[in-house]
Amino acid sequence: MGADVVETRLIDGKAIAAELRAGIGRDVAGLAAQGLKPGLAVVLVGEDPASQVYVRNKAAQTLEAGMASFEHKLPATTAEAELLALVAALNADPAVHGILVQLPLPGAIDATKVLAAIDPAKDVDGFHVMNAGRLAVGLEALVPCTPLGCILLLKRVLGSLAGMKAVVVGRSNIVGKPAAQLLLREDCTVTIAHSRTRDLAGECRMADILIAAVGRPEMVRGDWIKPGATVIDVGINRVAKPDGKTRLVGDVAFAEAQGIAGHITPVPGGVGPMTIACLLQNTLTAARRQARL
Ligand SMILES: NC(=O)C1=CN([C@@H]2O[C@H](COP(=O)(O)OP(=O)(O)OC[C@H]3O[C@@H](n4cnc5c(N)ncnc54)[C@H](OP(=O)(O)O)[C@@H]3O)[C@@H](O)[C@H]2O)C=CC1
Ligand SMILES: Nc1nc(=O)c2c([nH]1)NC[C@@H]1CN(c3ccc(C(=O)N[C@@H](CCC(=O)O)C(=O)O)cc3)C=[N+]21
Repeated sequence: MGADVVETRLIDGKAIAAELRAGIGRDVAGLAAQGLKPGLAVVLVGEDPASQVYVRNKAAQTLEAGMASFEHKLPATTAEAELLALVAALNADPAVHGILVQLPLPGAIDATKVLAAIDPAKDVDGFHVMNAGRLAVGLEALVPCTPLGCILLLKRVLGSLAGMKAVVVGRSNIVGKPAAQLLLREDCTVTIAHSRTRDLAGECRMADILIAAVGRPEMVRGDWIKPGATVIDVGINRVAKPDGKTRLVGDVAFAEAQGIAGHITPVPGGVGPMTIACLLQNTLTAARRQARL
């Protein structure tokens, strides 16, 4: 075996998320004495089966943490004006401290308009321009849950991230871009790669920290990974198995990464559960700020 062969360690997002939720539950219990019960409203438009699973998981974990959960399921035919009216009602509801409108929205609805209508103080997804801008200029903001979860996992494994070379593959507003902002805030040297990047494999090979948020099953191959690197796989891709059933795979060829990556998140059980834990954390933060605690 070559000198580069390492023992790859799994980053147990599921267990770390459960720990986080337990701590959030304790904080929520403490707030009850002050008469505050954080509330999260989740709005689902249409019947995307994957979204239904996430929404169900979110509601169950919200209740388990001692928070109030408000679920609004609207038909795929809902008019934009109707959705905007619901957002306005949630903005005005003092029992609702966090609002999440599940994406993607049906094509007839302008998602940008809907996200802009959410009160930035209740924008627990961190997708509002106000929060994205505040993050970019280094002000206190509600930070998107998935990238926040990635950073928490990285700090668990690596401690300080300062001076490390980080490569983020993907530049979406919900994962790639905010992930890059957070890595910069942790003093990493950050590269954002995307579909027009020249020599993507070569860019990835330079990364001490590699975040894959592409949405292409197992696109990142084992030989794209620098030996010993920490790999965070955000991708959630449902692929067909030979028996006709489906399974989830990430954006990284997990089996090939064994013996090369230093640490890697599995799919499922990696970033996904952290996303929900961070959503609860953001709801708690939003509730405290709204109550001026
Ligand atoms: N675990 C979790 O909690 C979450 C998981 N996800 C998952 O993460 C993945 C990414 O989600 P999201 O950011 O919303 O996806 P988007 O489709 O919005 O963005 C994908 C990004 O990947 C880039 N890309 C696409 N193809 C290639 C390629 N061949 N080479 C290099 N870059 C490429 C695109 O580049 P370009 O901009 O040039 O088109 C784009 O920037 C999905 O699998 C999604 O399901 C998402 C949210 C939460
Ligand atoms: N406004 C909005 N905010 C989001 O945060 C948002 C969204 N829209 N649309 C869809 C994506 C996707 N997403 C996930 C959340 C949890 C898991 C999750 O819990 N995954 C588990 C189980 C996955 C399974 O079994 O299906 C895991 O990876 O272990 C995955 C994906 C949030 N998203």
